[in-house]
Amino acid sequence: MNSASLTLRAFRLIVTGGGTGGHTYPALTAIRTLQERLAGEGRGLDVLWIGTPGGLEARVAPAEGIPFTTVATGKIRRSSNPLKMLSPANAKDMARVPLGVAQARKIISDFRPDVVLATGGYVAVPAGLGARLCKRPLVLHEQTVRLGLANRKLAGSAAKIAVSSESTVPLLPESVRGAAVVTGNPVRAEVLSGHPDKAVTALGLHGFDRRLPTVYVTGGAQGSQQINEVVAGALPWLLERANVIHQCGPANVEELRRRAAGLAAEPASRYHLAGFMGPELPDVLALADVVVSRSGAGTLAELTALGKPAVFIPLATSAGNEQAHNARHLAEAGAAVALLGEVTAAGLTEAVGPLLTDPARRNAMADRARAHGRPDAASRLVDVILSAASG
Ligand SMILES: CC(=O)N[C@H]1[C@@H](OP(=O)(O)OP(=O)(O)OC[C@H]2O[C@@H](n3ccc(=O)[nH]c3=O)[C@H](O)[C@@H]2O)O[C@H](CO)[C@@H](O)[C@@H]1O
Repeated sequence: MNSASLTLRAFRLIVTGGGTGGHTYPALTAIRTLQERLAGEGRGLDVLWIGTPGGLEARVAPAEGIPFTTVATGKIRRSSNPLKMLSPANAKDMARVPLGVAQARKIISDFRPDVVLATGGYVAVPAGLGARLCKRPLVLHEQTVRLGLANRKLAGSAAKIAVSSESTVPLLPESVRGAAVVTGNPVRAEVLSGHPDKAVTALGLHGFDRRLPTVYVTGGAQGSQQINEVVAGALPWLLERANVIHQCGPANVEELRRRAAGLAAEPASRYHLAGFMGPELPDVLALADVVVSRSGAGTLAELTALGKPAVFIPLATSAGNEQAHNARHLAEAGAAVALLGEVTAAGLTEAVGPLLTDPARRNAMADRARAHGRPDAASRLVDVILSAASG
């Protein structure tokens, strides 16, 4: 083989991770960015995604034309009570992991990837262990400050551990710290290039009053019962001052529509309910003046890259109270407002009110949020993938 054919050989990547958006979208963004980088060098990318049949990745990968396969995996139901962690359901699921490892090993040895990239979620464990058995370089990407369960299991086998924040490095076991590289959390390029008018057309927001600010409420892919409850309580107050787009989770649309049925026609025309935001998400974010949201790492990366004033209502049960930590971190920098503990409709209106009435305050918060954004995270993660392949 001469050197020209060597440089033109397609790069082979296996990606594994998913379950939620927080693990799925960084993987997707890494694939797209690597593909672009390689194309610029006249080189192709052969990629295969190992996921779970029920995770978001099972919809996202095929929709993007990315070859997709699944392996058996075990979901661990977390509990503060160690005895509950030993539940029959957990034991049964954990027994599936060895089968998943065997399946992943076969897939990886057949595919012969240059690198395996794991972005977290249950499926990353068998696939990451398969990479080690096949002696392929394993790159982990961690979105949150503390390593998630899957990445903790895999850290000792990783060639590189890409992390989203400097504050993660000292929290890593000393034995793996040398493998850490701070990249940030990749954000899909389209999320950063939305247009407000397109949101109005796509969602039919013709009753919105464009002289008023727009609030975008989001509870994550499944929606959040807690946020839905608080926003439903504050809705009449909010609609006197703003247009509201409320992403409430596919299963909750009917109930919230019933609850909003009592609104007068005029405020009701400034309220838009949606189960899930698909391709219109970037335009909705572009239209939003204030965001009310969970504080998952993916959403945070997006809102800071865009520079959006936000009121966070963290998921209290997130592992290690991670979402509360995320929200507090930005609030301390004046880059967001964090509502911790019990949240009421009155608490929400108190937090949102000053942002609705004072554009200068919104702008100042937006600037501080932007200072925490890392728009180059995808490119840095691609650097790590390429260096792991050559190392
Ligand atoms: C319950 C749970 O375990 N949450 C974790 C999960 O977050 P989870 O995946 O729930 O939330 P994230 O904020 O990380 O990501 C959500 C992603 O879905 C997108 N989106 C959301 C709603 C919608 O309608 N359309 C849409 O596209 C968002 O823009 C974002 O890209 O992984 C994150 C990253 O490891 C962690 O920080 C979270 O603590």
